[in-house]
Amino acid sequence: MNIRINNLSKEYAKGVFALKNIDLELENGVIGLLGQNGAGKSTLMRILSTIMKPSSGSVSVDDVDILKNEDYLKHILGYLPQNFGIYPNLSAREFLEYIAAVKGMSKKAAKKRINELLELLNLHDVADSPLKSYSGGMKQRVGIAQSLLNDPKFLILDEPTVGLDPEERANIRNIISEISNNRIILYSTHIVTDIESIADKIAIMKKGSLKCYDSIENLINSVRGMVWKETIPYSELNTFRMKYVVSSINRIGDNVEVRVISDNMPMKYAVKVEPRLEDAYMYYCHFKDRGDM
Ligand SMILES: Nc1ncnc2c1ncn2[C@@H]1O[C@H](COP(=O)(O)OP(=O)(O)OP(=O)(O)O)[C@@H](O)[C@H]1O
Repeated sequence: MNIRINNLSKEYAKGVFALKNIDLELENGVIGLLGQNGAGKSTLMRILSTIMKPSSGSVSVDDVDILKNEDYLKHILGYLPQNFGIYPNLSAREFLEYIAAVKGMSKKAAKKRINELLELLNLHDVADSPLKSYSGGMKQRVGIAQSLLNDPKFLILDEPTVGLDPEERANIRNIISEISNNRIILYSTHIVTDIESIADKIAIMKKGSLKCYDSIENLINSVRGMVWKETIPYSELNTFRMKYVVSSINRIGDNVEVRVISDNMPMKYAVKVEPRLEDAYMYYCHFKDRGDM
């Protein structure tokens, strides 16, 4: 399957663009959509799920214009929105039966699929308990289960790990990895570690624009030679941050070890280090502000 996004823009109010001329081509695999708050990720996902109309541009799935043929998309789409609401008094099984009915699935097909999903998402033991007794991670897994009811070829997950502890985040990562064959999964997050081990490609958005779209390897290579490590007194950190793009810090007593993104040696004793995806993310989110290298 192939999804083509052409010149997509969304203007919420006059001159206020949440998306600006986005061009993106998605193919089977996990695509990590990274961007800070307000970058436009949810707006893009809402448009791709046809909940919202763009101001201009087009989206086609295998050459079918889905903005004009919403029914075509309905059969192949699974969507976990950011603020996914559940019914607290229903059990996971009842909730999934309800969503399956709304999606028009037959009772027999729904029953079989729900059992498969409860197993896959490790919810089998609690399937008949009310959702209000679930942890945040369990609720998110129910959200993922509802998005998978129709075995979608295109799955949109909008920040599925927000507010979850590291163990649940890892849980969800493993599940996504397991279901990633033969479908497009567009996974938005602002946490690099959530997607670096599972994404085939990464798109980085900033203020409504697409800053880059490439494999993790190519993104890391694109900042090779620009990542430095330096130890400075902790008291100088704020001044240092004003001057340089700091990708991470590690406090050691009164000092702090900083990772810096810079095309020149930032300080006399800085040493070049192997780049990581997080460095590339910082580069595309921040460094490009200063005169788009
Ligand atoms: N309904 C709306 N009306 C007006 N402006 C909006 C609306 N929804 C979003 N925006 C604005 O559009 C921009 C993009 O928002 P969006 O929610 O798409 O970003 P995001 O990357 O998903 O961020 P977050 O991670 O915080 O959800 C932001 O500046 C936001 O304030």
